[in-house]
Amino acid sequence: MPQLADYPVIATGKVRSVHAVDDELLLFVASDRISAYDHVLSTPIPDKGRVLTAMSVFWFDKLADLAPNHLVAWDDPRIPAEVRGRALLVRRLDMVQVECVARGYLTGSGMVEYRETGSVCGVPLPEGLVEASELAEPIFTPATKAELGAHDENVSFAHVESVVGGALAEELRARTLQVYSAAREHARSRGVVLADTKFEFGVDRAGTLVLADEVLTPDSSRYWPADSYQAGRVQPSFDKQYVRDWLTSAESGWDRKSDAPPPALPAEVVAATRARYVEAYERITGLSFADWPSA
Ligand SMILES: C[C@H](c1ccccc1)n1cc(-c2ncnc(N)c2C#N)cn1
Repeated sequence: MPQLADYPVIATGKVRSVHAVDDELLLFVASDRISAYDHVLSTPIPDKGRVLTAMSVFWFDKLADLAPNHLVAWDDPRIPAEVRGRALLVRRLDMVQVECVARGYLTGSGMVEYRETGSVCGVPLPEGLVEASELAEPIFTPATKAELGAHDENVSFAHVESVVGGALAEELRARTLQVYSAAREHARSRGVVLADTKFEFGVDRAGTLVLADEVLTPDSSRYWPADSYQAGRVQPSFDKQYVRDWLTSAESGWDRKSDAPPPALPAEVVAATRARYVEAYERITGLSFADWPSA
């Protein structure tokens, strides 16, 4: 049985990494680390990596007719036992260097840009929109990947065309909006608002556009509880609100405006957050997390 150390790291992020298995295959690994307020917290959330991996697998399968994806296997002898359930065997692609974001609601960096310019990524929006307003149609708001730790930078469609060419830019936009719309409809039927999401695509040797990375996880998307949705205020995050509320409460003793790293999370916040990840998975998929493989 292989060890994770046998597979050289080819990319690392705040909470995930990609390792080389052979010329054709990579291992995409999700950790139990959680980030909040642009800090990776010192306290892991048990099973977060497994829940997010299980969610990607669900969505890859559900959306396979709309978009080919890079998934090869999630339970395979080439996957080291130590990461079983939170690692995916995927095929190596030529990654497109554009963060493909779809937004059905106005929040985050989109809201900041709208307040300043009345548009997002050069897409003009109606006047009078407020925090968390639902958009009449979802919009493609691409970004260029920032260095580790910095925020991605929103760019225009024309910029994407200049980077990848007109045809591929159009295909990225069309596929991003199509997959987001299908996922959003399914999530809404399960009582969850999929406000926005970020896709990463690659191109295979046949020149086919392939959905890569993680897809439609709470780390790559904003999920809000539908029953508390109300435009005009910042919505509670389905999965991270307990962490955010504790970190900004007097009890944590932390000042998020300081450079101090956030304190460790209390056990009850960890347990409640783990439960929210499992709840998100079970509500979205209708499956039991207990059936998902583990180390
Ligand atoms: C941006 C992302 C990343 C992930 C995790 C941590 C830091 C960066 N990444 C994806 C690949 C990649 N390369 C070739 N083929 C693929 N199928 C994939 C995937 N997924 C390399 N890096």
